[in-house]
Amino acid sequence: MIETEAQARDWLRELPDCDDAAMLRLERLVELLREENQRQNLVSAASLGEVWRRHIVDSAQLLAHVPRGTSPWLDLGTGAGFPGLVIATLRPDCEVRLVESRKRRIEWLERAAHDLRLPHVKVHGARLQDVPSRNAAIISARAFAPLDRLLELSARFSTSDTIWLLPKGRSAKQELQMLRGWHHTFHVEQSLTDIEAGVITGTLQGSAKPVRKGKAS
Ligand SMILES: C[S@@+](CC[C@H](N)C(=O)[O-])C[C@H]1O[C@@H](n2cnc3c(N)ncnc32)[C@H](O)[C@@H]1O
Repeated sequence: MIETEAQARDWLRELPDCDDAAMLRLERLVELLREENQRQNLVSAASLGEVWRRHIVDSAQLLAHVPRGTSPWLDLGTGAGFPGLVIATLRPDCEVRLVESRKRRIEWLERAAHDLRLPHVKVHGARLQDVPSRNAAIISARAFAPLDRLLELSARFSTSDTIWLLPKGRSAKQELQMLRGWHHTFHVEQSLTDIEAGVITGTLQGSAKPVRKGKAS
């Protein structure tokens, strides 16, 4: 379990995806986030004190479940940049599509991707409900919507091969147990950043019920 900022940075340096250039990009992302957080409330001030563990590693740990070269990656409700911007920072050749509906957060994501020189990042500045369907190889979402609602909103971007990566914090097991009406291979992986948290991962084979339209949150 990663408990300190020093452990978080050491863990990142051991990642196959984290060469010197990637580490510099991550340092820059953290610097930009600290600056932007003074202008808008992207993450809590308390979590900024543990930004490497709480946000960077919490995002980067998802890469362990995705073979290199898998693309495109769709991140839903990216907000401050997690996990999508961290993924793009560590795998700059991967096409990463970030979906975010709030104007100031869209502008932040566009500015950060430009500053970090990540040409394969595409920011979809819109409600997810209004984003045109296109198959994704990976779908991630952290703190976006309850699992059932999340699937209703985003199953249309998934094929039976799409890898879903859903950091769900301490509710992971319960949300998965409560899930009804979907054919899937989901299971919960232990989070590296919180002993009580989990990441729901697996594939979605389809729905056994009609899919509703509506708001994410
Ligand atoms: C709680 S924040 C989480 C942000 C980020 N994923 C993280 O873990 O730090 C949820 C984000 O989803 C965005 N959001 C909510 N509903 C959305 C929708 N229907 N379409 C696109 N973005 C949405 C919000 O604007 C917000 O930035």
